[in-house]
Amino acid sequence: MKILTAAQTRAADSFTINQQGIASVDLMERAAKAFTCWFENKFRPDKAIFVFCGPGNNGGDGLAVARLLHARGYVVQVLIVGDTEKASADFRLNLKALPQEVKPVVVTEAVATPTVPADAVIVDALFGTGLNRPVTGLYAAIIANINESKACLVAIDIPSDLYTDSQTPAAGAVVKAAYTVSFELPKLAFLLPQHEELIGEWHVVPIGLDAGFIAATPTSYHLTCLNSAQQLLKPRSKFSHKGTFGHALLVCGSYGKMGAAVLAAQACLRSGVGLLTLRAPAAGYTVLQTAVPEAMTLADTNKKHLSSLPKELAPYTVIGVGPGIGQEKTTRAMVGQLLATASQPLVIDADAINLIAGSDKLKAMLPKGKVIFTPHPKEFERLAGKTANNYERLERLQEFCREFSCYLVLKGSHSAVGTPEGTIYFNSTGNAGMATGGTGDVLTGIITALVAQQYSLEAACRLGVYVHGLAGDLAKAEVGEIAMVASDLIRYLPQAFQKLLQV
Ligand SMILES: NC(=O)C1=CN([C@@H]2O[C@H](COP(=O)(O)OP(=O)(O)OC[C@H]3O[C@@H](n4cnc5c(N)ncnc54)[C@H](O)[C@@H]3O)[C@@H](O)[C@H]2O)[C@@H](O)CC1
Ligand SMILES: [K+]
Repeated sequence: MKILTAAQTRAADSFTINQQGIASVDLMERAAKAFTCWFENKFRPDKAIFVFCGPGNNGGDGLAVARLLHARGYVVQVLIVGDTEKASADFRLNLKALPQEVKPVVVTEAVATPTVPADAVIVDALFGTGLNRPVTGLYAAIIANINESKACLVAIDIPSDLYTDSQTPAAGAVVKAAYTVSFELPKLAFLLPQHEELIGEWHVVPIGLDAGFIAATPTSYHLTCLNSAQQLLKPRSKFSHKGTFGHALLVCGSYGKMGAAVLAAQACLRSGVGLLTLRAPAAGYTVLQTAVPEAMTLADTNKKHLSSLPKELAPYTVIGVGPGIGQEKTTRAMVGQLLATASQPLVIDADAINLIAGSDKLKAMLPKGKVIFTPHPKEFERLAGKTANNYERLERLQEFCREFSCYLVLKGSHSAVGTPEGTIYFNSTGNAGMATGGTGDVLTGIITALVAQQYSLEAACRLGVYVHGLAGDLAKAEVGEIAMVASDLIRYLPQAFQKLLQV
């Protein structure tokens, strides 16, 4: 699914209006109907509804929603903030269309806003994508009032005063929505951790924007949804054998962190790899042979930390390195040896990222077009530098992937996959239960297995994060978010892959 800017969405709206021969107010009606349909499924008609409308088309949506909810038996109070003389044409049409029973109140000063009961619902239709400067004065005061209310807050399209595509100036006040219901496509702002408190739970409802126009509109940002993950997954051929699915080498573990190696190895095996060899310090030999009998283990001569690679690297289709390896000097030397000698794709995680981040010499040795990094935000910061906000971080991600011709999975809610071309694919699965030790090791195992099976590096990253999050979502249904541990994800990998195979 594409993510478009506010300007591109406006262009899609106009194109659709022309192409389908409808008036812009008809498209607004579609949007209002789609919102109302979502709303009816969420809130019963015994809830009092307060709709706050601004002067633009977002306010017009609010008026149309108020009319539709009134017709469905909700008690609706409309509050218009600002000067209706300056309102948009579609706003005015919808103001006229309000039934007499819904008497809108024009709010000219913040003190005049009614007290909204705690069990009511506020619909925020103050501003949408047309916001072009930080709000001040009356609007800022109204937003402060709305945010203080205990009522449930539902934003139409986007919480008022949040910028759609760029950093919202600190000076502005932003509505803190519990739910945001947007039209046709998600917005970039929804996918950024810094906006969690403002956006709440977001939903996208279709309004029939022209699919051809959207397909032809260029964008760097995409969201990987079930449909695209299903298309990425390759079913197995009847005549395949274990050689078809590659031989992965996982270089992992250190004394006290052998669990990371076990998790990565089990996840790799549960993600369809043909053969798996583990390279771990000697202290891990018995642990790994016992915990992961399906894998072969080649012990390092060093007891506690990795110090060297297996003699032959040629048999391996892909090498994953990092889970639990620590940052000993001998291990840094081993990572250098890997970068200098490996010709196959590399999946680089955890302390292998930290070791490379701390050494310009190692960075300079990174092979082009063959590396996948899987950092969490702190590791990314060490690797690519600090940034002031999530928008800057996305730019840095694009720059880094271009500079090193690499793929990078920036882990988090809506993990972002960066490609050497500067495209970013956000993920749509996963939950807060996955914020626990070891889930990153599981991801490394999954992505390594997919690369072993000849998925392109881009497909391995996108499918890997999707299936990892899906396993987390399936585990959540059984164990919840609080009690979830990384091995729960491995238990649910089979069901996650099965779900992707269902048409
Ligand atoms: N264009 C279309 O056909 C459709 C638009 N839709 C709705 O229309 C919205 C966009 O409408 P608009 O482009 O009219 O924009 P908005 O409704 O977001 O607001 C624009 C108005 O607010 C004023 N404004 C902007 N920033 C301000 C500030 N900081 N303080 C005070 N006033 C400010 C502008 O001068 C303009 O009058 C979308 O978010 C969506 O809700 C939907 O109805 C779907 C169809
Ligand atoms: K809004």
